[in-house]
Amino acid sequence: MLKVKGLTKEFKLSKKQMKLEHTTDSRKIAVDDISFDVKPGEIFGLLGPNGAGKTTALRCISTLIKPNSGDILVDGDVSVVKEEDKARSYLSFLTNELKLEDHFTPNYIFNYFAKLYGLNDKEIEERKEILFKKFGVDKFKEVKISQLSTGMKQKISIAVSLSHNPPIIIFDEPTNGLDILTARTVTDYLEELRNEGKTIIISTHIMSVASKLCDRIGILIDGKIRTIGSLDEILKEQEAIDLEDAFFKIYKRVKADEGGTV
Ligand SMILES: Nc1ncnc2c1ncn2[C@@H]1O[C@H](COP(=O)(O)OP(=O)(O)OP(=O)(O)O)[C@@H](O)[C@H]1O
Repeated sequence: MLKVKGLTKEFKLSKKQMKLEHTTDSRKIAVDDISFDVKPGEIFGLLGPNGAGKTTALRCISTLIKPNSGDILVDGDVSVVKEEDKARSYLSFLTNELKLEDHFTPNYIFNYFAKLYGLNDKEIEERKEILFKKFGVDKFKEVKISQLSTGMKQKISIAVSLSHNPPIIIFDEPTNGLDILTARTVTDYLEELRNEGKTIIISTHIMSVASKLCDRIGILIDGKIRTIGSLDEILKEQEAIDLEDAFFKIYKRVKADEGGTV
């Protein structure tokens, strides 16, 4: 179980960033008091447009950055903010942007990271066999990263991030930049992990990914969660025909409340 409580993250903008964002305010509230729970055996999706605060929220949850206020609890009462080392053993943060060193092999990289996660040699070999088989890395395990395709590198990143078999999986934009076959391998695997009882949070801006993959969805716009529910609940609440329709209804309302136009 993962509990996000009143999470807020603010950035201080440089003069250059203020100019780029066309603002005179040096404070940017990227995530604004968000709360939600994710249960074991559930995929929760944070759905939002570019700049909504999805990556910032996921980075706070995975201990990579500290929130200004709020907390995240894992396994009942382990605080991500106060006990980050302990919390880390429950979490895996996946991103397709993990940079793998060109001159190493998948085998070497997997062993290296799995050791850092505290696995012994036997555990490393067992996990590697399962994950390399799952992602089709087997045939390439002694080939240098520089010679592998983008899709294969992404699959290796995922295998490496899951080496310690954590109960909570956090995945920033799981299908971004992936070809259709690799994307399918990844979403199928997330479903398999859900069925094994893992607690999974993903971020996405792709409506079809949220609709098909997520058991519950939180719609994030300008740092705030505007609604949370299953697809059916959101469609009913918004009287919408599909998630895109529901999203635009919510988005227009948010912008109208701010006095702007869409
Ligand atoms: N380190 C930072 N310094 C200043 N502002 C930041 C920083 N990181 C993010 N932001 C700003 O916070 C807001 C939320 O960014 P974030 O990357 O979390 O959004 P996102 O929903 O993940 O969007 P995308 O899909 O484009 O990655 C944006 O306005 C972004 O410019």
